Amino acid sequence: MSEALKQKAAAADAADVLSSRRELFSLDDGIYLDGNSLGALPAHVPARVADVVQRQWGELRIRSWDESGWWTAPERVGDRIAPLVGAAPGQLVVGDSTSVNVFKAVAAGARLRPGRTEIVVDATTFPTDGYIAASVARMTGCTIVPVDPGALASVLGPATAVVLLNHVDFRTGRLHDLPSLTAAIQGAGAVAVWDLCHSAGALPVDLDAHGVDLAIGCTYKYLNGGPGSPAYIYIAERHQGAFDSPLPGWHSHVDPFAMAPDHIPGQGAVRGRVGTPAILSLLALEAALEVWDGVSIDSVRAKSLALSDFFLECADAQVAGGVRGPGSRVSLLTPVAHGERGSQLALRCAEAPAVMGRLIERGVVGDLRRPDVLRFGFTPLYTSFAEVERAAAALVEVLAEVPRGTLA
Ligand SMILES: Cc1ncc(COP(=O)(O)O)c(C=O)c1O
Ligand SMILES: Nc1c(O)cccc1C(=O)C[C@H](N)C(=O)O
Repeated sequence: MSEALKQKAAAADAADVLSSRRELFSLDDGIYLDGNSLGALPAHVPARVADVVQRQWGELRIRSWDESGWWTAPERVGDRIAPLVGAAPGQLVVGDSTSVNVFKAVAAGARLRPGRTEIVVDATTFPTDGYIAASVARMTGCTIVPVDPGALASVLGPATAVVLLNHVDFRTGRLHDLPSLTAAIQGAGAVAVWDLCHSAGALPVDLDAHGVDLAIGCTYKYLNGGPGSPAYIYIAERHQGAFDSPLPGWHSHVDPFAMAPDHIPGQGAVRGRVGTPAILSLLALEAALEVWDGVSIDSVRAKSLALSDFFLECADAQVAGGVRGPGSRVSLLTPVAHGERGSQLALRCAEAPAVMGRLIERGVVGDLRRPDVLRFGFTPLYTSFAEVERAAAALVEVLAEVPRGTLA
């Protein structure tokens, strides 16, 4: 790789306002470009989890529901995530998996539009969203309408109850236009549900400003909550009174310890709760979120775009034919335009399994989406420009090493 690119990386790292955040993470000499699947471990989290286990659970035991704030943790952690997705307090609650929250949002969204019979889902959705939406459709007698988000207007109509869209496509890294799509959905009288898994913590979402109805997202990618950390649901304040959860567990009851036979929902985001939360994971997430203190999401977005632009520049300079030119072994699936790109790059390559295997052997960890997509995620809190330069150089070397037609 050219000396000029190394110097450019060094200058960009020196000017990076987020560079000191990296020290907050437990990392090694490898280059980790998979934080869009599982974020890295913030270094202070193990000691905090040990305290939760040893003191809160081990010593305080049942008293911790009050004294350690376990009971209110779902709303408290939701309020901690809220500024990262542009939401005022009181609209996010954390608990359960992303899949379960997709179910809550789509089913409750359909209940907000009785008499309507169609649930629209983006055709390239992450599979779990599609599976769950299809199940809601079977339960409610609705029909699933798959759509390319670019053609959404063509399927919206008086029958549309709910539209479930991914803000950033998990495979290609394409960013969908949340403001205009939300407006179109609402113009048809339907409920807009956004999956923020690949955008929260990577770019501004501005849920309140764009009037989103419902949203869900995981916390183990850019939010670094750890494997299986609980997901969140956003219920816009104006919908909370009518939000009729399909999973009205006792933690969403107005008075859970009344142990009453009938479910009377509490007021506010608490309606998104179900049953006992996974406290250890929830509190690990709460600790992990401290790495965001004082960070502006605009600076994260600016660095994310700069990192991915720089990767393309380095790869283009070295890969025969570039990653955008005709005849190249790799082709870019991610749109180049900033307004259409999330925080990952996806490269199509016939030998992707072999290429990613060799990259991982060299300590450059991205991931493979079968059969032929190489994904590289850029996590501005802990990825440096120097790493991006080295990762692109490793890709160039590996492509030179792996003959065409190599499958693994
Ligand atoms: C867009 C999207 N939705 C949902 C999920 C996963 O859902 P769950 O956390 O329930 O496994 C993922 C990633 O695994 C995802 O990328
Ligand atoms: N959620 C995951 C899991 O349980 C195991 C392995 C990977 C994941 C992921 O998050 C994958 C990720 N959502 C993707 O975009 O492919």
